[in-house]
Formats: sequence, structure tokens, C-alpha cells
Amino acid sequence: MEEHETCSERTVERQRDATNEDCLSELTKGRCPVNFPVAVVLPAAGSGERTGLSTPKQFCKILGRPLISYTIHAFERVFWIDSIVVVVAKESHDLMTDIIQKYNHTKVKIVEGGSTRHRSIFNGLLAFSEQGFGPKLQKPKVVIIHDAVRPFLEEDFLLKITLAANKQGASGAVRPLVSTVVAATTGGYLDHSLERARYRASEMPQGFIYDIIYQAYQHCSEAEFKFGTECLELALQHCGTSAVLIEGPSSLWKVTHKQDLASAEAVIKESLSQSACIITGECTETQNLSTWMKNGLMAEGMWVDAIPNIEQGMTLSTNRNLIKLSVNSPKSVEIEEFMKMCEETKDVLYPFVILWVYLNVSGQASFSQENDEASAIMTLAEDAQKRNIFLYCVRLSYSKDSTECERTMNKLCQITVALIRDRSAAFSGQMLYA
Ligand SMILES: Nc1ccn([C@@H]2O[C@H](COP(=O)(O)OP(=O)(O)OP(=O)(O)O)[C@@H](O)[C@H]2O)c(=O)n1
Ligand SMILES: O=P(O)(O)OC[C@@H](O)[C@@H](O)[C@@H](O)CO
Repeated sequence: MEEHETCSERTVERQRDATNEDCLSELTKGRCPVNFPVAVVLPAAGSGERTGLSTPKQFCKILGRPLISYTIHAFERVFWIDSIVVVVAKESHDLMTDIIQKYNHTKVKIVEGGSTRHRSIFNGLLAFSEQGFGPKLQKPKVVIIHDAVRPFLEEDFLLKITLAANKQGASGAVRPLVSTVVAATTGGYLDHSLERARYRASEMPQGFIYDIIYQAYQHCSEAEFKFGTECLELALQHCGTSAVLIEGPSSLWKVTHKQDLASAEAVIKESLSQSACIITGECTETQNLSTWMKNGLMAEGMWVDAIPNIEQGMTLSTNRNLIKLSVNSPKSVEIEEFMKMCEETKDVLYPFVILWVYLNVSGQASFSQENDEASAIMTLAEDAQKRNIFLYCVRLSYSKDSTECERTMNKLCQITVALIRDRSAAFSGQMLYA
């Protein structure tokens, strides 16, 4: 067995505790613990060969939005991040520019990538130095390097990585190995295996004192540029900086194969369906229905607000799912008006759901009225989908019989949860019945 100086369980534990204490002490003093400039480099110039898709995975859409936009948004939400350099292939420059414009990414600068990941990362770092091309960005104290195809970033973990890098010179996210690492002979037979507990999988984000990682890349050999995959190793080999390894959450994984895109969509859908806001209107029936729905949806694990109406210019809560209750058969004009108010008040950059629940109190079959409106609503829904809004309609058969009423309400909650969670285009604009 080759002797490796690797992280033992205890070492990683001690590092994590020390980092936690740093963060905690700063945060409990009520001040932002990051009092130095921080920038991000997102390598996104790869071709994504292992997905087998023609579109590079960072530009593949999830719920109508390119994967890279989720990653950028995750960093832009962090107020102490000053700038984000996205490193893309020359042929993707215009596409990246369009994405920045469409999703209003304000902190982003595009830099051209290189033939390997290390070359792309170095090009990103050059954006902060005199040697770079184009206007120089303010040099950060700490630079975060993060694969653009790792969209699930947790701010508190990013804070740990950043503070640790500022203190230690370099820091990196690690995860326990799932499979054992083995070495093969040239003939393809087992040579030896590594003791799994002594090793970690190196993930992202990684943090560096900018001057350290910049200097490391300046000393990179051609072989390192061509075959290397580990930035932490460059800091160790060329600057003698041994990164602190911090165990991160399981959400750090990298989209690599085609099935990872489906997994990423499932995670994003789950995150978008945690909460809902019921617009109750003013009448007694819808307010009673609202109370029932709120209890039913919260029993399904959703967080539910209820407000009487959307006022012009008000800011809706950050949820992505609106449930509009009405005793009148939905009219496309009314729905369009409601959607316009939502778009004024909400960031529709994420796909969100409008569920129009129509409580047929009169009990009169208004099928003719509904049919007249049905095609208009379907057309409206098709157009809404281009604006990242999924419009669903449910007609509730109103009954005074308590058993029937309970059945109807349970069915309504099941349909609501399914529509919010699945965000399926197939049901958009359709009139469903409960
Ligand atoms: N020349 C390269 C190669 C990769 N990357 C980026 O580095 C990250 C992680 O690399 P990887 O998952 O290997 O992406 P690809 O190289 O695109 O994937 P593949 O190896 O399957 O082609 C990705 O965001 C990728 O876009 C880069 O900026 N420049
Ligand atoms: O090798 P790939 O280009 O697939 O991905 C890069 C990964 O190696 C890298 O993101 C982490 O291992 C941390 O260095």
C-alpha cells in the first residue's frame, strides 16, 4: 500500500469544527463575517461529452431555464459575492450573453475558455489581473472556483469555504467516498485497493487566496494544464499551501451524465414546490375553502400563505405557486389580468404555477359557458408557458353533503400537490375536475 498522507476522519472533523466556530463567532457578533472582496470563477467551457448530448450540459434547460443560470443565480443571491466570471467556449459567447440578459444576471463577466478545465480556470483568474484581456475586474482577496454544472450551492457552506480559504490560503469541499478506489495493473487486473475511510471525494466549491491560486497557475506545467483535475493540488505543489478540507452537503454533486440532468430537475422541482400562496378573494365560500385547502396542503408538508387579493405593485412572498379561488367560471380576460399582476410583482425567472380553482357554487352546469372560454384559456396557457408560467384550472363540484364535500376537498388537495410538484405542461390550460 502506498503511504499517502491523507485526511483521517478525525482531521476532517477537527477542521469542520474549527471552521464552524469561526463562522459562528462572527455571525453571533451580528456582523457579516466576510469583510474582504470575494469573486467567483465558474468554469463552463466544457463540451459535456459524457452526457452524449449535442448541447453542452451547462446550457441544457431544466424547467425551461439553462442549468448554468441556476448556478449563477445561487451565487448572485449571496450579497457578499462581488463579481462572477463565467468562462465559456468561444462558440457559446453569444448564448451566454443572451442568458445573462434574459435572466438579469447583473454580477457576471464572460471570459473565453481553454482546451482543458485548468486552462479555462486560469483564463477566469486572468480576468482579475493586469495580464488578462479586456477591462480588469477588481482583484478579490478570496476567489471561489466552482464548476458551473454544480447548481446546488448552500450559502452557509460557501461561507465556511470562503472564511477557511481566507484563513488557511485554500479550502475545498469534500464528500465521503461511495465506492472503494482501486488501482489496476496494465493488464487490467486488481493491483491494490485504497482504504476507503482514509480518503475523500474532492468536490466544489473551492476557495483560495487569489494570489496563491494565481501564482500556482502561473507555475503550472503543460502536463498539469492538460491532464490535471485538482486545483487544490496546484496550490499545494506550487505554493506549499495545504488546503483545509471541509465536508460539504450531499447537494454538491456535479452534473456529468445525462441522468444527472433528470436528477437536477427533480431536485429543482422539489425546491420550487415547498410553498404556496392562496388568493382567497372576498366571499365567504372561497375563504372557507381557503382554510380547508391550507390545512390540507400543510398536511402534505407545504408551507401555505393566504391573502385576500393581489394589489397592484405589491410584492408577493417568495413562493412559486399561486392558488386563486373563485366562485365564477374562469374567464380568460380575468385570468390574463391576474397573470399580468403576478408578473409585475414576482420574479418570473423561475417557473411558477397559477392554479385557478373555480368553486361552482351555483351548481348550475355551466359547461356551455366553460366551453366558450376553454379554448381561450388553453391559448392563454400556451402563451403563459413561454413566460415560464404554468396555468392550471380545477372546477370544484360544490356539495352541501359533508361526506361528498370532504371527498371533493381531499381530491382538490391531491390534484394541487401533484400539479405543483410535477409542473407538467400536459395539464397546462386544461380544466380538471374535483
Ligand atoms: N475545457 C474545459 C472543460 C471543462 N470545463 C468546465 O469544468 C466543469 C467540470 O468539468 P466536466 O464535468 O468534466 O465538464 P465537461 O468537460 O464539459 O464534461 P465531459 O468531460 O463529459 O466532456 C464544467 O462546468 C465544464 O464546463 C471548462 O470550463 N473548460
Ligand atoms: O474531472 P471533471 O472535469 O469531470 O470534473 C472536475 C472534478 O474533478 C472537480 O470538479 C473536482 O474533483 C474538484 O477538483
